[in-house]
Amino acid sequence: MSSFGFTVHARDGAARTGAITTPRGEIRTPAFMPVGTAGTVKAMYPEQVKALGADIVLGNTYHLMLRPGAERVARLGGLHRMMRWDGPILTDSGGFQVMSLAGLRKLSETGVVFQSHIDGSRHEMTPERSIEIQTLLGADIQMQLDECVRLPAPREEVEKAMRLSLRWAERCRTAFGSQPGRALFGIVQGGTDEALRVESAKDLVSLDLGGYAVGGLAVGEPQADMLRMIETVEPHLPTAKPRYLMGVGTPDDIAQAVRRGIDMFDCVMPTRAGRHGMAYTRHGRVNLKNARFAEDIRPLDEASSCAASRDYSRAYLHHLVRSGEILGMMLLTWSNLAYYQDLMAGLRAAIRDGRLEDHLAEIREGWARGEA
Ligand SMILES: CCCSCc1cc(N)cc2c(=O)[nH]c(N)nc12
Repeated sequence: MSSFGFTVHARDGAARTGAITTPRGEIRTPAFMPVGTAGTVKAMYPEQVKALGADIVLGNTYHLMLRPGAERVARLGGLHRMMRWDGPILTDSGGFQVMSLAGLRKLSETGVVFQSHIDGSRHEMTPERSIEIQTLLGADIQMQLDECVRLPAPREEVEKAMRLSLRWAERCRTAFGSQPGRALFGIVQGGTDEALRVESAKDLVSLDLGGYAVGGLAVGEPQADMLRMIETVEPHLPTAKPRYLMGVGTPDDIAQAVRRGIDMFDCVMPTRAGRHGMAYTRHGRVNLKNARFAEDIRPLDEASSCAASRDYSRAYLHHLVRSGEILGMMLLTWSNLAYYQDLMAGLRAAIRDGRLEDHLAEIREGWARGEA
């Protein structure tokens, strides 16, 4: 069983490119991690996700504990075997989804009691149960249970949640124990308060975890606030451990966060937008619902290595989206994930070659110029 590790291969300013090594393969960083909430990257075959260049996918403790159940997934051989994904999997701890999806929630020092949004059944999520579930699923990277506060919020509420998350991080570390080849990541909280962010980062780093996520962002705050919090936290995170910005983001969010030293990203945007007719391309966003595409024979991107982006006309995609055809969701999800992986590959190469600033100017010019 090889170990879990992280190596930085090159730097360009605060940006880094490198690789996370796991027994199930390496993760090239900066990395975008497609979200596979309920054990599937929606509308995609796992082989397609792998072929696009994704090294790792995400699963959700909250969804999988409710259906099909963590113990059942373990009896079925674990999440990797069930969904036929042989690369690394990161699972979120469930607290964020409980607070955003579940009914009748009661939060205490122990954990959170909640009602399933599926059938109303009662459940309790504690730091210990979250780690137990993530271990039953077989996750290679496990996230601490945390409390993420929606912004804007009163400082005392943010402070209380940040301190609770720190205590839960310690309990998660104890529950995680020793799992060779796997890592437990802490989650920095603190809203948009710089002092709280620094305290959270410093106390988490003292726990010597496998990596550090910046949470509590992409929850309604302006991009400038998000970037300011990254700049506040980054100097207090060890350079030799991966940094993961949770729930982020648009291509521009990702590019700006890579520039500030973030290594890992996840976001439902490319998959969710694809299901709703929106394409992300190097020319910016293209809304295929728009009637102006009804007879546009051009593909989304003739230079793309992805067949969905290169071989299908906008007119056909417009027709599929307007008709609510499943193939429309499939092709646009495929195309969007291909674009996101191409974006990450371009960022990695630019950092390696020491030309990140020029590359960022080029891609932002492409987005601004819009379609050819
Ligand atoms: C599969 C989804 C992973 S990211 C979900 C997420 C997204 C955002 N934006 C913030 C947080 C956070 O603060 N904590 C946790 N556990 N998760 C968060």
